[in-house]
Amino acid sequence: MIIDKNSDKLNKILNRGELFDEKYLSVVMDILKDVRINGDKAVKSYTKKFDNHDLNESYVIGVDELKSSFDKLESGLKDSLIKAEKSIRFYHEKQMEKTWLINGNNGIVLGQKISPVENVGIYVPGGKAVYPSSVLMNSVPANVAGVENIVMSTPAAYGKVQESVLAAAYLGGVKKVYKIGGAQAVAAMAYGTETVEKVDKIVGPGNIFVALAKKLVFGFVDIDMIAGPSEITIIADESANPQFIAADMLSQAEHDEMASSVLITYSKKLAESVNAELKKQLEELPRKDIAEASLKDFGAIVLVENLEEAAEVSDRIAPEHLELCVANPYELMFKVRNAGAIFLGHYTPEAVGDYIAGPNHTLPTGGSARFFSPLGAYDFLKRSSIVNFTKDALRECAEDVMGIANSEELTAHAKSVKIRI
Ligand SMILES: NC(=O)c1ccc[n+]([C@@H]2O[C@H](COP(=O)([O-])OP(=O)(O)OC[C@H]3O[C@@H](n4cnc5c(N)ncnc54)[C@H](O)[C@@H]3O)[C@@H](O)[C@H]2O)c1
Ligand SMILES: N[C@H](CO)Cc1c[nH]c[nH+]1
Ligand SMILES: [Zn+2]
Repeated sequence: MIIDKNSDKLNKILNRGELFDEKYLSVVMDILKDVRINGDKAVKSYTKKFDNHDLNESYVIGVDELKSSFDKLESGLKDSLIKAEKSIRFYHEKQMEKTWLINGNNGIVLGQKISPVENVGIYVPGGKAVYPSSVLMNSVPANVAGVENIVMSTPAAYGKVQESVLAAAYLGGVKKVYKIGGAQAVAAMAYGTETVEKVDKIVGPGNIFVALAKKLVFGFVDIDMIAGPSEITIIADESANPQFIAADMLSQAEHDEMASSVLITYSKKLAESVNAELKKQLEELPRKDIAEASLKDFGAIVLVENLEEAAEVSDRIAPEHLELCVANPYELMFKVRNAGAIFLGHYTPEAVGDYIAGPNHTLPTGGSARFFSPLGAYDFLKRSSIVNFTKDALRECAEDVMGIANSEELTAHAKSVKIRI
């Protein structure tokens, strides 16, 4: 596990996105094409193959059933989901954009009108774990933005979706849940089938099949980002607690064999303690097999010279989650650029961000935090430019418009101005 910044293992972690693309892209392309051509028939056959159930008329769950799941949910979990919903809503309300107009005294009004996307499909993963938290993280911001129609797709292993997932969907204002998962669910929401309605935008995290499917349907529909297998990078100095760090690395490793967990430190002593602690904590983990496979392929403890170098290596990884377990995290925060979410200090485990802190846990992976941002209310908003000229204002700029139009040999453009002044 302990490597230096030039090792092949780090290169493998850095190129993880491309590695996955090469391996799975053609499988996903085939699924998308099949669903596009054959609709429900293809969706049914992939559901049978991957999730082991026959889709029948009950594969669309309506609001009444969502409400009854919410009503039935045991009170402890229900209260926690209600609390989580509140803090996610509070945080995302701060992200709302407003329509603005500038009334110039030259007879020109300019502005930007904000409207919510009308139909949104949220993908909620459900292959290796159950994610009521992801339901809230995706539906609440859409709800805050004023999306009219929020539908959801989630896999139902052996035909059953967990009550907590359906209850969270009710809390987040979801109108309809389709019991389908993977690339076939993304394809169904992007192209539409006899049963699944075509949406305008697909958001939400998922495994490599889901992430690649979203990438490929972009253009037919909008997507939020590539939010694939989970990742954590931790920068730590000698003030850090090795037990905390190992626990946080395992918290992401347990998601998926393709998840990645990296510690970067200049302290050899800390590196060795974390390595020993990882082995120990791994033994106690119910999801040991998944976490062990993930650490083997995409886990590392990288030794560097100092915190500046740690920030450089972290920026190359551009992790989904970055923890700064150092004595002065605020100083280090300004030295890093690329990370989906940054967690500061020794008492901010990434897991608080997964569930309750408020910011979104749907975050860019595979190095795409170089250019993508967390899912936010802004992802569900569109902007339209607003322009209003008076006759005098038009006269004022007529020569410029006509000159440029004529230079482009677009004389009808020029005429549309000339006939008005
Ligand atoms: N980046 C984020 O914001 C974020 C948030 C939450 C979870 N995650 C990640 O989401 C993922 C969840 O994965 P999951 O597997 O639990 O659920 P999932 O719902 O994403 O995937 C399950 C689906 O994958 C498809 N599938 C499985 N094997 C296949 C194969 N061989 N060929 C084609 N399709 C296949 C099936 O259709 C199945 O329904 C994890 O990687 C986790 O780390 C990421
Ligand atoms: N860590 C995941 C994002 O990579 C989100 C999540 C949901 N539940 C637990 N974790
Ligand atoms: Zn997690």
